[in-house]
Amino acid sequence: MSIIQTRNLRRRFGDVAAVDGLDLEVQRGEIYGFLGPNGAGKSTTINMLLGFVPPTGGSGTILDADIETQSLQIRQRTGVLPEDFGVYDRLTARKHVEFAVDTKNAADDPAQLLERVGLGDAIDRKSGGFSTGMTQRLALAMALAGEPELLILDEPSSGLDPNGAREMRQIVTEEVDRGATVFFSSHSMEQVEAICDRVGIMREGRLVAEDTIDGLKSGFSSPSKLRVGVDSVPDAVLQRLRGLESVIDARTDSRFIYIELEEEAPKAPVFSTIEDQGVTIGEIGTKTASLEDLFASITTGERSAENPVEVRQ
Ligand SMILES: Nc1ncnc2c1ncn2[C@@H]1O[C@H](COP(=O)(O)OP(=O)(O)OP(=O)(O)O)[C@@H](O)[C@H]1O
Repeated sequence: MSIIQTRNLRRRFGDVAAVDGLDLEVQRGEIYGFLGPNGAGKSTTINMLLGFVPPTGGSGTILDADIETQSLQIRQRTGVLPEDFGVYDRLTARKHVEFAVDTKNAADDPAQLLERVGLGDAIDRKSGGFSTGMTQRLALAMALAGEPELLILDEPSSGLDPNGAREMRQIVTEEVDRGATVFFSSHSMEQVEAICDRVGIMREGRLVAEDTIDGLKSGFSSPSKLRVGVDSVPDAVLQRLRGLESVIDARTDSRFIYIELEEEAPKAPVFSTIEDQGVTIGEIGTKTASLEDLFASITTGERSAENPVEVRQ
C-alpha cells in the first residue's frame, strides 16, 4: 500500500520551478531516502506533503488523505522533524514534548521519549540553551510522539555528532520495526547507505533517479580508479598513460600515480606503460564508485547519457 503518493506535483516560486512534475510512491514500511543537492526541491516537496506550501499543480496523498484539503488529518498521523525547527527558549524539553503528545491526543510519557533520544538528563532544562544537536534530538522526540504511522524527517542528522547520528539510525530502524514508514531527506550518504531501502534523487525539481542503493550502484557505469605507488615519475609517463585508449585521466603527486580507467578496462597495459618508463611499481590500490560518486554523477549530469538507472525526465 502506498503511504505517500504524488502525481505530477509542482510548485513554482516566481520564475523558479522548485518542484517540477514529481511522481513519488512510498510503500508502507519503507525507509525512503530523499536526496539532492542544495536547492533541488526536497524541502519544498516536504512542505507540500505537509500542507505548509500549496502546490501550483498536480496532486498528492499521504495515508490516503489529500495533501491540499486534509493536511490536519495528515499531520495528526505523521511525525515531523522540520528543517528549521525552532524551540520556545523559555520552555523546558519536557514541556515541548508534552505539547507534542497533547497535539497528537497521545499518552506517551515525555520522560521516556526524551530518554530515548538521549536527552533524559536535560528534561527540565530550558531549551533556549540547547546546542544544535540537542535541539535536533528534541525535535525527534516530538516527532515520535503518538507512534505515528509515518515519519517525515527533513535532514534528521544535521547537527548531530557521530553518536547522535548512530542513535538516530537506530531509532529509525526501531520505528520501522514497529510498523512505521520513514521518509527522510539527507545530505549524508553514509546515513542513507546505512538504513535506506530505496532512495530518490532530486535535481532541479525533478526525480532523476530512484532505486535501491544496490540497484543504483549496479546500474551505474562507473570508471575504476587506480592508485599506483611509484619510485619516480618520468616526464613522459603521464602523457603515455593518457594516450591509452581506456585511460580517462592520469595525475600524480610524485609518490603515487592516480589513474581513472574506463569501466572494466584491463589494467595490465597501465602497469606495463609505467614500467616501460623505468619506474618500479610499489603498492597498488583500487577504488570503485561510492554512493558519493554516484550522487555527484547523477546530480551534476555527468555521464548521465550512459547512466542506465531509472531516469525520469
Ligand atoms: N519561499 C520561497 N520563495 C522563493 N523561492 C523559494 C522558496 N522556497 C524555496 N525556494 C526555491 O526553490 C528551490 C528549491 O528549494 P528547496 O528549499 O526546496 O531545496 P532543497 O532541496 O530543500 O535544498 P537544501 O538541500 O539546500 O535544503 C530553490 O531554488 C529555492 O531558492
